[in-house]
Amino acid sequence: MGNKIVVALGGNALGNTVKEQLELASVAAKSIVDLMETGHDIIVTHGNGPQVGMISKAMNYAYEKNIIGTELPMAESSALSVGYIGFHLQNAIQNELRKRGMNKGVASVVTQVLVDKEDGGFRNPTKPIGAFVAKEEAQMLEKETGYKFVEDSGRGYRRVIASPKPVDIIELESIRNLSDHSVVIACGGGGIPVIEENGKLIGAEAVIDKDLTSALLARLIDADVFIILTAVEHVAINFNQPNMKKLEVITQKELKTYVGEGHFAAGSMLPKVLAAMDFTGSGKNKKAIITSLENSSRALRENAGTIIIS
Ligand SMILES: Nc1ncnc2c1ncn2[C@@H]1O[C@H](COP(=O)(O)OP(=O)(O)O)[C@@H](O)[C@H]1O
Ligand SMILES: NC(=O)OP(=O)(O)O
Repeated sequence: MGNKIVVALGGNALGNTVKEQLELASVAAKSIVDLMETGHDIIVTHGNGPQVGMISKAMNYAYEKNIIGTELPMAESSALSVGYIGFHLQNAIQNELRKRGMNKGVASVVTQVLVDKEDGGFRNPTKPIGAFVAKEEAQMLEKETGYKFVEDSGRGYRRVIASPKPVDIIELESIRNLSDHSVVIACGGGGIPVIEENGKLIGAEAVIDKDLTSALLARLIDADVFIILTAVEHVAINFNQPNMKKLEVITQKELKTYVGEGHFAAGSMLPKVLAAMDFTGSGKNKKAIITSLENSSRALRENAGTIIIS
């Protein structure tokens, strides 16, 4: 039983096709095994925005065209995405371990995450999922499907759906026990959202932000380090502006000021920054890192990327 690191992989950092995802999973696997070699127990979490959007769109199209006989609710779409991504990560990490002559188990835990059925997120969709489309296509799709679209960080328009906050991780003890012996992939897609009704857990029509769930997991499991891997090496203020400035080592308090000034986009960088602050605020000597997939083990060894300290 060692000290624990929770590593969160962005859904967008895993590409858009099977081939891209396999290749990027093998890049992630190298970083994950490098991190293992620092002597920590590793728990990998991951996003599913592009993947759950693709699955939901394909299944609903197939249902409308009578190709399949059932609609697929969002909780079940998330479950499919988690199996798809979990398989690629297990496969890539296991192959990387074998290449280095290391022997360790790698296992995925399909994770249910409790949300509050009264959470305001159910009434105000904010979570971008699926592919990026041009404005005209977004307007057409809004009319055709009734989905809501928003602009996402200068990269195009995406469908948005409800994203309530994570309250509790149902499989927490299983994840904790498994992580003493194996690399664990858990809380995929932010976990499958479930609400509680009359003592029963029921899948909800939402996608939870994986950065917020990962921070909750890192807190509950008492991790030392929480690493969020995404497509950019640094968090920036004045993002995409001529006066953009990369953030390096920064205290939680300084970061809070920048949050107040509106430097981080909702649905993309803001949840990562809030998740990092949530974790570093949970105890002394907690460190959160936001950086790119390629940079992760360097970030831990050399303070590269954006490092948030208590
Ligand atoms: N202030 C900022 N600093 C850096 N990146 C930002 C900022 N605001 C928005 N972004 C965008 O947020 C993206 C990361 O969010 P997203 O793609 O949703 O994450 P994920 O990797 O979890 O899928 C970056 O690639 C960048 O385009
Ligand atoms: N569920 C989730 O937060 O996915 P992304 O990381 O892909 O946005």
